[in-house]
Amino acid sequence: MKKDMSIIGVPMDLGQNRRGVDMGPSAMRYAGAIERLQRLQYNVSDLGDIPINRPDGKDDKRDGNLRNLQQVAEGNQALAEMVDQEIGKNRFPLIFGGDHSIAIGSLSGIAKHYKNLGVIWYDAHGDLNCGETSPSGNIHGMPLAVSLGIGHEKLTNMLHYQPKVKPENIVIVGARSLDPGERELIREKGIKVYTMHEIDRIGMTKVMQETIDYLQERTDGVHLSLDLDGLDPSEAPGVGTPVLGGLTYRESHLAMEMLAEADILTSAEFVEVNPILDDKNKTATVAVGLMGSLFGEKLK
Ligand SMILES: NC(=[NH2+])NCCC[C@H](N)C(=O)O
Ligand SMILES: [Mn+2]
Ligand SMILES: [Mn+2]
Repeated sequence: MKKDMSIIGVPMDLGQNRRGVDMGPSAMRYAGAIERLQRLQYNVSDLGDIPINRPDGKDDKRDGNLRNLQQVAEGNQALAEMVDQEIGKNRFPLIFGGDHSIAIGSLSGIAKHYKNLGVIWYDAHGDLNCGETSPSGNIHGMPLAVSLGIGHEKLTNMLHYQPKVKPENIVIVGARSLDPGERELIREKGIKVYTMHEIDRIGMTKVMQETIDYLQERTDGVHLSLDLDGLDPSEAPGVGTPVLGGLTYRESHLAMEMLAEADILTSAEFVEVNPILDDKNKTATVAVGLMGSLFGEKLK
């Protein structure tokens, strides 16, 4: 993995309706993220946080069932530009959320640099909704669809190109809560999904080995988008949309270690850490531990 790394915080909480997830970047820094990566010999530069404008209070699903569309689009635009610039300097972007809507900006900035970007979506959810299919109007349930070019054009056309990602270059891991419209899209586009059912059946080792082999043969870069709600809420309670029956701490570390060993990642983000809903910063601490494994910590 690239040894020059840029950390970008995105204190975004407007893609959903539980306050507190905007403090995710601080919580992960407080849990020692920067020091941990520096100890692993990364040359880390912490670029601080992207400014997020507050909504005008009227909100607001004015724009086709998309809550806070304007501010979510603006924040993501700034993030996209920053990510694009850091990759241009040949640095590995590591992004701290914020709710999962920030993947719209990350992927816009990243995918410009790859013909065939692969994406690992580690999540309880598919985040494949659009205004028409979303049960909530929350944009954090939409970023993966947006990256495929599905959704409001203020989001899909960020940095003036689309789609960002091809459906066959996506692997979803940990899914256990998919809305009807999302299931349909998965079927229609043939997106590869490992639900908890498959993970229980074949085990995390095989799931990650298949994921790595699959992406290695078809992509020229891989982004990891890790939503902490992919883990079980007993181990990662500080998330806004917890779903029972999730991935364990151990399975998650195994997944990170296998990714480190395969050395296929070119960017990553950790999202949905909400310290207000957490238990003594446990979820941010878990996130930072996972970063340790992902970036090469070993016991021997
Ligand atoms: N990034 C997340 N936590 N997404 C949760 C999305 C939940 C639900 N599918 C929705 O569209 O509202
Ligand atoms: Mn989720
Ligand atoms: Mn998500």
